[in-house]
Amino acid sequence: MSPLRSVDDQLSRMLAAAERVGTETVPTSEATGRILATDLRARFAVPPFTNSAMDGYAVRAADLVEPRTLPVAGDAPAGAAPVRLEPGTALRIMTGAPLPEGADAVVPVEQTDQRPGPGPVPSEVSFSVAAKAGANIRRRGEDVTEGDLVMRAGDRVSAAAIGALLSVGHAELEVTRRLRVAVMATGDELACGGEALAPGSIPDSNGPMLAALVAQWGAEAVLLPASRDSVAEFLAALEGAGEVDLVITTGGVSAGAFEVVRQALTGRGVEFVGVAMQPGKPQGFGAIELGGRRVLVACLPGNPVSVFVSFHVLVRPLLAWMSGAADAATHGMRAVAGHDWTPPRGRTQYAPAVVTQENGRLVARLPHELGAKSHLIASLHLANALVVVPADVDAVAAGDELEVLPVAGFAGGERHGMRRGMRRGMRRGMRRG
Ligand SMILES: Nc1nc2c(c(=O)[nH]1)N[C@H]1C(S)=C(S)[C@@H](COP(=O)(O)OP(=O)(O)OC[C@H]3O[C@@H](n4cnc5c(N)ncnc54)[C@H](O)[C@@H]3O)O[C@H]1N2
Ligand code: MOO
Repeated sequence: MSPLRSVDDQLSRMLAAAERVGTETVPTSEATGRILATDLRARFAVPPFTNSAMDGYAVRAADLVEPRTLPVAGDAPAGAAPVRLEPGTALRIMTGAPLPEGADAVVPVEQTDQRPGPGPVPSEVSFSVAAKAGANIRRRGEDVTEGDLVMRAGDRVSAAAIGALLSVGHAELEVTRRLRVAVMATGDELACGGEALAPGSIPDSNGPMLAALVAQWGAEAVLLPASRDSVAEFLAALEGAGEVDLVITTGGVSAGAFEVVRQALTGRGVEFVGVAMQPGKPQGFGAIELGGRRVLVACLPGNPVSVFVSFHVLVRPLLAWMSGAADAATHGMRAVAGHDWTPPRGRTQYAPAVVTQENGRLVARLPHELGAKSHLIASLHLANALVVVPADVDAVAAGDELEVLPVAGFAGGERHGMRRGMRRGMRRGMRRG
């Protein structure tokens, strides 16, 4: 048996075979998930003008060194150029309205004798407090000023980024072209769509799960119908992928007598190797000719947890590289093991784990008491990270510090949705091997 190839080696070969895609311009409002092709600096300051943080009255602090009554000269409306505040007077002002020239403080309406809410402007207002210069004022440019770097090439456009970029004056963005990725599951045992299971058949969870992962990481997913374990059917189904940048298959790559993907693609530009990772050991990768184009193919194993882990460890960095994204899987976050477990020898373990914040540190626990087994798909959704156990570690003990790769948002504090029995198992310390 040939020795296993390291994850780093496999990944660098994959990246070396891939090309970066080109760029295009899209409206910022439609750019969720896209990757910026350029650094972006603020064209507008935020806030663009000094304005009131409260509904209330604009004053000069010097006129209100102690509670008193001031005449109200009118309104300082939102959406108009700043008006002027004459000494010894107040102006009624709304949140976001430009601060009147000469004013240096805003007193909230609750600290006056006026009722909050709609109503005519009063002729005078009695303040129950003194004013402090600068109080309740949002200064022009206190978030960013013109020319400040707001985002970098390679950043992924989040919902918050859309807000930020529009606020600083970028209504259009140059982003990298969205990748198109075809996904195909394989196997005679696969059933679709919740139908009753015939003897020996299982639902196809890999295909739709992979398509969702692809979409979650910003690419367009093309979910092809699952192929049966026939080389001719598989090759014909591949032709249906159309113009894609990458095809991901699952299943049919290991050592069985019927390994459709391995049989169909060996000798056609795809290399099948054992990678020193658990789960996800059998892997195929290469480039094939499809519809007259060179298309990359990543052939993941069939076990569902292996698919999820292979996606995060190998495919996600590949997609990130091709689309110019800076947020590949590797991450310097660390957590302590919440219990003991036994990782495999000689392979880096990427164990799906539930990572929570407890007493100021991150604690990682495996969501199922059987450990990081590659068929435990029904518990996988509980995991928000992969815990990385180096290949030379024989035993993980509670309290050991390990690297974690986030795969979803961390649930702060409370352990949402964890299996009931697991909570008890965790309290017992879960000594298992
Ligand atoms: N003699 C050996 N046997 C196996 C080895 C090995 O080295 N020597 N490696 C094991 C490892 S590790 C893995 S991972 C699997 C990979 O197997 P394949 O990629 O060939 O996948 P299949 O045999 O087709 O399926 C494996 C497993 O996954 C289930 N599966 C497949 N497709 C789907 C799907 N779309 N949705 C849900 N579940 C799916 C399938 O029913 C099998 O249970 O090989 C080990 N064996
Ligand atoms: O590598 Mo397999 O994915 O361990 O089960």
